[in-house]
Amino acid sequence: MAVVIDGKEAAASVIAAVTEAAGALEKDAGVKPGLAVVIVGDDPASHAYVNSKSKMAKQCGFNSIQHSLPEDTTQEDLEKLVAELNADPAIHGVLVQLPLPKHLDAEPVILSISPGKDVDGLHVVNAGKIAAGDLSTGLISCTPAGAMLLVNRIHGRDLSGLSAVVIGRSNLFGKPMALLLLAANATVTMAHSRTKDLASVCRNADILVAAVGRPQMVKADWVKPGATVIDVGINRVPAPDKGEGKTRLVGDVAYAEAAEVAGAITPVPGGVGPMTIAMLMANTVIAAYRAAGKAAPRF
Ligand SMILES: Nc1nc2c(c(=O)[nH]1)N[C@@H](CN(C=O)c1ccc(C(=O)N[C@@H](CCC(=O)O)C(=O)O)cc1)CN2
Repeated sequence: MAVVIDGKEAAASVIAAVTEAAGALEKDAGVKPGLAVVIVGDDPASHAYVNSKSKMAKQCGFNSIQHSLPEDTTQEDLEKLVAELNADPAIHGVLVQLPLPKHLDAEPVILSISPGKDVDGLHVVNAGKIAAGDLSTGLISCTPAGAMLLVNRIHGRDLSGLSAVVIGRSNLFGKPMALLLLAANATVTMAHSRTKDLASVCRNADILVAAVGRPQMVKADWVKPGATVIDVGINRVPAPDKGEGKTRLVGDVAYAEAAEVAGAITPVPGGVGPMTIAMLMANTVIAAYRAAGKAAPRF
């Protein structure tokens, strides 16, 4: 049976370190990290994530601000709000919750965030720094940064000699994750929906990372015995056993059967998910240290 990689516990230790770093910055430089979270529309899941972010920011000792905009917000108004937050010296991190309502284009909104305040790490300047192998002067996208910390818990920081397969090629996760694994010296393959014989590609992986958005797609016979499996999927599926209309959360990996083969595996829930919010707090405190002209902590 695989070791279960506990994302809640890992996230709690990041949050403890962030809280300590925030306290030290306020004491030494009189700067309280400030996080502004912007949400547009009424999507209940997005509101739940944003509320968790605002609550966690307060818990870390940050100045936490939430802007909830109506569904019919225009592109211009959203970008105007981002410009105001960019100019506000009390705000060190700006985040726009995704997805946006269909009439809005996320890309120009992300590009309108100052790269130094882009605590989601999605601006092309921050993405480009990772691509160039610079992991120390930009801000790294939260979910891949969190997934890497979980990989490091099993394998350490140097992945020399290990093969890694990332299934999924999104800008939000797959591409930055592959680059982080490469920067740690893993031999990386990016697989996706057009990959031929995906199962056999995955079976070569010492580290298998699934981010496909398809419930339980990765089966036990896709997993190399002893491999580390990182499941980034968050899929809500019907759970008739819990009652009519009830749902449960599952990942992109068929967890119970994959855990019989893997050496280590992240659960869903309680794996990569909690790391996303912890790394957002880490990026905010890093941005605040840099704005104060101080050397930023590493997490
Ligand atoms: N601007 C952004 N938008 C979105 C991001 C993001 O990183 N930046 N990621 C996702 C949603 N998300 C954060 O925003 C997020 C998703 C899931 C979790 C999490 O902790 N999941 C739990 C389960 C929660 C549940 O019960 O529903 C887990 O996996 O254990 C945190 C954050 C899309 N949008």
